[in-house]
Amino acid sequence: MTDSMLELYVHDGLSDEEIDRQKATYGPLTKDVRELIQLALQTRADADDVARAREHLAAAREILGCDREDGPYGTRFNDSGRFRNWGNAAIGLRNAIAPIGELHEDADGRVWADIHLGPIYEGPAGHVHGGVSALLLDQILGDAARLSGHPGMTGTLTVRYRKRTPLGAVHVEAKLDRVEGRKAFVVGHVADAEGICVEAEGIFIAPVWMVEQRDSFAETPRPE
Ligand SMILES: CCCCCCCCCCCCCCCC(=O)SCCNC(=O)CCNC(=O)[C@H](O)C(C)(C)COP(=O)(O)OP(=O)(O)OC[C@H]1O[C@@H](n2cnc3c(N)ncnc32)[C@H](O)[C@@H]1OP(=O)(O)O
Repeated sequence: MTDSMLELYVHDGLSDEEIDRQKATYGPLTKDVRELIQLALQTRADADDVARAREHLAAAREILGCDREDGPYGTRFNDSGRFRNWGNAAIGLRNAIAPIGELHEDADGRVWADIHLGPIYEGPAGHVHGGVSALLLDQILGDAARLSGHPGMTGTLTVRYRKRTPLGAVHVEAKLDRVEGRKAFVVGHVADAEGICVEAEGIFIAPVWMVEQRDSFAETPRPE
């Protein structure tokens, strides 16, 4: 398990220019697909128009599928340390269902993101699915651990839903609390305009292979 996971951490040697080119090419595609996912939920088009749209989608699938990779994207690095986990379900640049866009880091180590959760993230009517809140927290707490120099896998994530989270604008933030050996303890929350909706504590544990990888980097890798 550990070895097969490590195989998905690939130093692929792409130039910075090539990474920028890929971002410019695939980022807008992801945005279009994200809008399409919401339209699949919200459209009132009649059966004929839906059939017509599906023909266009079939044509798009044919074009996009003619040259493709198999399997997960994994995590890729280049020589200048640029770090791409573009398939990540919470934040991946090429993942149309990933809700987190830009991640911010303050000088005091607080990591945060402002996110718009549209209707595709619904759980209770008009409100955010609890699993989506846990997804956001798992990611942002993990990022706070990683950006403070203590990357790890989620060992335990404790989530407390204090009040319902309305769909729409939410703020997610996290901060490293303390480190004990290979374990980083991180706290954070999801808030709406009225205050905290969901709070969490996470224990992120660096497996031995990750400690070895981490120590091979001069600086903490920054995802993009
Ligand atoms: C450049 C380098 C890489 C950079 C790049 C980084 C990428 C960073 C990921 C980014 C992406 C984020 C994405 C979101 C985060 C996921 O979604 S991660 C996915 C969900 N999590 C998992 O799948 C983890 C599955 N579990 C495991 O792999 C292993 O059980 C763990 C958690 C790594 C621990 O394994 P282990 O290292 O063998 O642990 P072990 O030696 O038994 O115990 C070590 C210590 O941890 C404690 N412990 C063990 N398990 C647990 C637990 N589940 N809960 C609490 N404590 C525990 C032990 O009691 C022990 O404590 P001490 O005795 O030292 O006080």
